[in-house]
Amino acid sequence: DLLLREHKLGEDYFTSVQSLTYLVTVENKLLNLLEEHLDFFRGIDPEFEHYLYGWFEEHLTAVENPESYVSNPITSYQLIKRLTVDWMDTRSAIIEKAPANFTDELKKEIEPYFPGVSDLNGAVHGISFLCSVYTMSFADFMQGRFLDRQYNVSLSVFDVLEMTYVSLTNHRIINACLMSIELLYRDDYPLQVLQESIGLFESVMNALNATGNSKMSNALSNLLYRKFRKESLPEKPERVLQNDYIRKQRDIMEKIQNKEQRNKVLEEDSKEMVIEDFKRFCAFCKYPNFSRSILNKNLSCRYKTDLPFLKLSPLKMEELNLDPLVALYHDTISDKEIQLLKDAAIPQMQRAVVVNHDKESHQEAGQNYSDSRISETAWLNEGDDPRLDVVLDNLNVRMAMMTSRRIMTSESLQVNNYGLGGYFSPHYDALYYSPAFLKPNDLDNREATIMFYMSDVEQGGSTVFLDLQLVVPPQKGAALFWYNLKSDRSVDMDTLHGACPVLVGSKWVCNKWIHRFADEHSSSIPQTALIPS
Ligand SMILES: O=C(O)CCC(=O)C(=O)O
Ligand SMILES: [Fe+2]
Repeated sequence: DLLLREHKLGEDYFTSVQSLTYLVTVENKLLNLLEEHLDFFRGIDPEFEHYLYGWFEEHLTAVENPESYVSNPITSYQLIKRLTVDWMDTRSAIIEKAPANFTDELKKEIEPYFPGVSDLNGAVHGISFLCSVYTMSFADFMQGRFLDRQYNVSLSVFDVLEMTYVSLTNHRIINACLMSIELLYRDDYPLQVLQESIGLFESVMNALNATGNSKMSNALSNLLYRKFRKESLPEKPERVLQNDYIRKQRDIMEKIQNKEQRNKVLEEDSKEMVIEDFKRFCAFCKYPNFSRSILNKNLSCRYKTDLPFLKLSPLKMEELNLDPLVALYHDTISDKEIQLLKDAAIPQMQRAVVVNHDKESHQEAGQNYSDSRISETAWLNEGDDPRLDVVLDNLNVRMAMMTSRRIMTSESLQVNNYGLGGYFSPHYDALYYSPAFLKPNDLDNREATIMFYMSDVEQGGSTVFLDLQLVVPPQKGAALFWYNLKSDRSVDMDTLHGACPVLVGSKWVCNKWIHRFADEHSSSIPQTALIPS
């Protein structure tokens, strides 16, 4: 019997790939229950039986490898859709006639674990977000073509109709329009499907007109007219191909390669700046080869051997930037250790929050859910489990060896798993970076960050340092180190960084935020760390 996790009211599944894998279990339970009563349903509706077989077949693909199934945004969305809108339709068709023991078990054991509307909204928004950050046309996306790779999955006409509806009801009207247009350019379905959805297209056109997009509305209406008259459609509008987005990103890339231009970009007012930052962030996510570390000949890779223990087991250090220092240490955590950390984290994972830096009222600065960070986190403390403690102790020693400094105060280890289109928009790890916050001797700020990559990511998910023009793709087992503060403990404003949206894969990282290093000499670092194996 498969275990269901505790599902708290209002909790979302789409915010981590780890949670999404639970939905495969939920679907499994539902299908098992339906199968138990198959004789009954067979008797009342042969069409339903046919539908059920199709569903079983798709579910078999999902159970083969649940994590990989939900690591792909298309199949992940389809799973959520099956358990929300599709299930609501099915349910209303059968629930009246269903036997009491079926209904009882359904309501008590299965439906409380179902995803909700916020999951469907989150999935659709995640997909639109992926398309815009990576400048993929929706036409390519729905056929399973993500950047240069073709996946053996695709969105059906009904999937896209639902996405259009969801986008419209969430006031993402341009997205709804782009999706509608792409539907019209498909010809793998009977015209009747469109005729039945005419109300949806009318609503999209009304919403476009109401928001001053009458040109797009007219274009959509024209295409619909031609489609219904079975006339051939004109070439797709440029906007739909999204070539203009790609061109804009290239322009920005050229600008920031050129120092004078870059300073001009930096001089713009702060609101523009935020948008500009985000565009630069997207450009680096899409074009990781623009990373400057690739060109910098002053950087080196070397064995770090400056402590006695490291003479036996050197750390493999790769410099990525010199001022401020950003270094990647390879093979710092083993697969076994990673598994232990994940096992300890999974039962405690909760949707990630961000610290709210409200300029007016620092006192009220709180923690909030935010669309700028789609992931789930857990904090791991010592003392809960002796096997975990061994790993945490060893990581602490290894981190001291990376820095050659003993760690005095730090936060617990934070484990993080990203969701569908999950990312973290550009931010500073240092907590107090606005001028009003700069206390000269603030010992409580996050002096340094060490982040362990606990997985590879098939596509997307790189860490980007915007001002250092540095892109770091996740590498399982490696640890990224950098200082957030300068030697006078002021925040190093060059450390602005973010995590690119995960396109395909499940991205796991864990963060250690070091507040203060000990003043003593490095010889006080314990020398008993186990070599990761
Ligand atoms: O996941 C990443 O690549 C970066 C995460 C990060 O910056 C953070 O958690 O503060
Ligand atoms: Fe960060």
